[in-house]
Amino acid sequence: MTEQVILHIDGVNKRFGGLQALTEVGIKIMKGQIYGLIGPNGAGKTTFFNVITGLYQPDTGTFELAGKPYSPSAPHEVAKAGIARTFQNIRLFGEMTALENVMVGRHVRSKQGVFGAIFRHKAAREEEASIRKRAQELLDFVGIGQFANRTSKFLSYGDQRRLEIARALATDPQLLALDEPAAGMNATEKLALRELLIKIKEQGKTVLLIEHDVKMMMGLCDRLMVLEYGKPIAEGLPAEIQSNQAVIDAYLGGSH
Ligand SMILES: Nc1ncnc2c1ncn2[C@@H]1O[C@H](COP(=O)(O)OP(=O)(O)OP(=O)(O)O)[C@@H](O)[C@H]1O
Repeated sequence: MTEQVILHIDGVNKRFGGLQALTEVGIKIMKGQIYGLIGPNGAGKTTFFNVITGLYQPDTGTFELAGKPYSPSAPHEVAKAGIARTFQNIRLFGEMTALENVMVGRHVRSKQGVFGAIFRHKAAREEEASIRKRAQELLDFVGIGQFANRTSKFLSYGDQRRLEIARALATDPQLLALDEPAAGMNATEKLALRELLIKIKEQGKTVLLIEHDVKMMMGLCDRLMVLEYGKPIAEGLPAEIQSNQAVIDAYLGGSH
């Protein structure tokens, strides 16, 4: 079986005024991989993530998802192309229930969109029922099915993070991009998150994540890229990254 390239990005440069935040950054992620992006504070991880997902405009770069060029010109273009993302800070609709939050993600994907579903035509009602069913399945999948009708702001922190992942999965993305999903989690929540990410991978999904917990990343990722001062300094298997002198120096440098 030949491996399929899901995300292929080349030659990204990004400048903020006088600061060269990214220099010739590229990435290649194969289908079914959990791919990690690590590096010291200020290395450019979030900037690269924001470029990939259409939040920041790059100065240069080529972008392909599952073999097709995509435009990173706006977040909705990237979502349409098939990348779903979460953010460092939780961005749920706090007053909506868990189920409704996931249904929003599903509506975005559906042919009729949110507005189509608002019109109470028979087809729309049937679609609504199927969206509801799929949303419940996703909540079950991420392990919070029992909280479907709970207002999302009343969920625990770890469960809100899970809900965000369920909502991102609702769009059936080619790539799930998670920005520090374990931030603020305790050890038990981190362990549960790790299990969930492995379950997502087992379903054939492809995941890109930024995470500060390097130990967790080494045990979880198939491959990793390390950024320092906006440049890739290493790329490879966890064992290769762990023994790479440039990476060790970057983390021990402490000046970042
Ligand atoms: N919108 C912006 N305007 C100006 N400078 C920015 C902007 N966003 C990021 N930067 C700068 O770009 C550099 C890279 O920042 P970035 O947040 O991408 O790093 P990071 O690796 O994600 O860091 P952290 O691990 O601390 O989240 C930093 O010097 C930062 O100050």
